[in-house]
Amino acid sequence: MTQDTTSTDLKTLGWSQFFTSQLSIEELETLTPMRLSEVRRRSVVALSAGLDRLDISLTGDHVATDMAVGDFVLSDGERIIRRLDRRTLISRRAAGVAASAQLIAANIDTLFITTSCNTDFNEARLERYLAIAIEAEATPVIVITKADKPEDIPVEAYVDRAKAIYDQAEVLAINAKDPADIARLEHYCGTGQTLALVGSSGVGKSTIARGLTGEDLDVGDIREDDAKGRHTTTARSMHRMHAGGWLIDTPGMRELALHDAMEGIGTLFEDITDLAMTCKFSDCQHRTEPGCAIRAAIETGELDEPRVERWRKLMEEDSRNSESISEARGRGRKFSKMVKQAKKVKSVKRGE
Ligand SMILES: Nc1nc2c(ncn2[C@@H]2O[C@H](COP(=O)(O)OP(=O)(O)OP(=O)(O)O)[C@@H](O)[C@H]2O)c(=O)[nH]1
Ligand SMILES: [Zn+2]
Repeated sequence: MTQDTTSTDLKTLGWSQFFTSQLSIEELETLTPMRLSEVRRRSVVALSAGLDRLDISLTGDHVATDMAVGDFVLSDGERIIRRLDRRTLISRRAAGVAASAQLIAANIDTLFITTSCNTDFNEARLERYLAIAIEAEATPVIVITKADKPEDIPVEAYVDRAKAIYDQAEVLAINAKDPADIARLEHYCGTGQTLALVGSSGVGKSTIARGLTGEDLDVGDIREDDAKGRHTTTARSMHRMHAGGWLIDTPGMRELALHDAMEGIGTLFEDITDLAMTCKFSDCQHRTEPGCAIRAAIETGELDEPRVERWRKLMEEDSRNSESISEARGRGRKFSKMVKQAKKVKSVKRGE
């Protein structure tokens, strides 16, 4: 295979100069770049430039918790030698007390933030997803479905509301069931591009995915029967789109919670963040403090008060969800100390 065809085929996989630049000459000559299309508990499925699928067991240095669908790895044909740095990463907080990030998808170029021309449309929800996309360094595109049957206000009014949230994001109103409208999304779905969809249940993510790939995607865990009995395997997660790119649809991708997105929130609400730095007190809560630049801007009409409230809520949500493991433990200790003290007070009162 000549170098030329290799790079062309790798481009199909989503490879770019960003990844080439991470390789040493020796790695370039001896190892094969592959992209992970499935991550299971103890193994992964990797796609080669020729789109052959290879099942690789995870051993030794590599564990599934460090691998995400969409990752690029270098393989010797049997094992993973190393994972390459990611261009973008979407993760979520794993459930449970021990706060840890669970990797959802890597190297996504575009995130379709999906809502509909009805009561699902909600500024706060869109801002949350925008902050996630900006934080992950993926390009956010707001896709408003059900433009064929808008409720309450005209389609254009929904589009204007979406544009007012973040002027950097493209906004597209579509009928997800109409192939001509699906074609309008294909600008983000061409060869080399990787896409993911987020949005609440029922907004049309499956419909869009079907339009772009021709497949009915199963995002949840699927149960399978085999000789050893029933077990759960994860559905295939990376799907080729008609336009040549890849759609990543992993469990956990569609409804993401916000965490560790301070930079994303900062970019989305840049005007508010900048202004907050000029408040008289550095720990200003922007409520009743004297010299509060945010309150002053609300008074003059420069800032929209509901938007400031949403910013405050997102910041609170982010810091709540971003609490580190040590903080969570510290909180546990603090709480048990409080309980002990309360018990002491009680027993003193009872004269014990
Ligand atoms: N008229 C119209 N119906 C749509 C449109 N998009 C989706 N629908 C319908 O809305 C319903 C829900 O669409 P889905 O694609 O299943 O929504 P989803 O976001 O995948 O939902 P979950 O799988 O629950 O997350 C289906 O009956 C679709 O046919 C649209 O643009 N116009
Ligand atoms: Zn203030």
